[in-house]
Amino acid sequence: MDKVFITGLEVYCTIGVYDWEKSIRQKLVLDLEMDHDNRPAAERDDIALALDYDRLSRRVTDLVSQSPLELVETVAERVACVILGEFGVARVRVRVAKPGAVANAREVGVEIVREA
Ligand SMILES: Nc1nc2c(c(=O)[nH]1)N=C([C@H](O)[C@@H](O)CO)CN2
Repeated sequence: MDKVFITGLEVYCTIGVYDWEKSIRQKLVLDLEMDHDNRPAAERDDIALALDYDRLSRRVTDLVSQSPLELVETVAERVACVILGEFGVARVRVRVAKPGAVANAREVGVEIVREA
């Protein structure tokens, strides 16, 4: 299956389980990979037939930046739910990384795969 992907999408949000995290904004980095048949868009050279990674990036950024949450797991599930539900995607991989959250680790986080 063809893919459309977005890597390194940086979103600032209120995220974390500790009290000190609830009054600040921290960076999450999202990698997204969606199943999509890219042939119709390529054949007609038509954005209307493509899975628009710009529109999708803006929707995900709005979603994540607006709701304070505790767990990166919740972020991943909500992002997957929106991509499946609003963009007609059958299968999505969502990776959410929280850089610098653990001393001596570059990134920590979760990755999920969800299907419609
Ligand atoms: N599986 C998870 N473990 C932890 C999370 C999380 O979201 N998922 N979050 C934290 C804290 O918020 C941490 O990131 C603060 O540095 C700890 N463990």
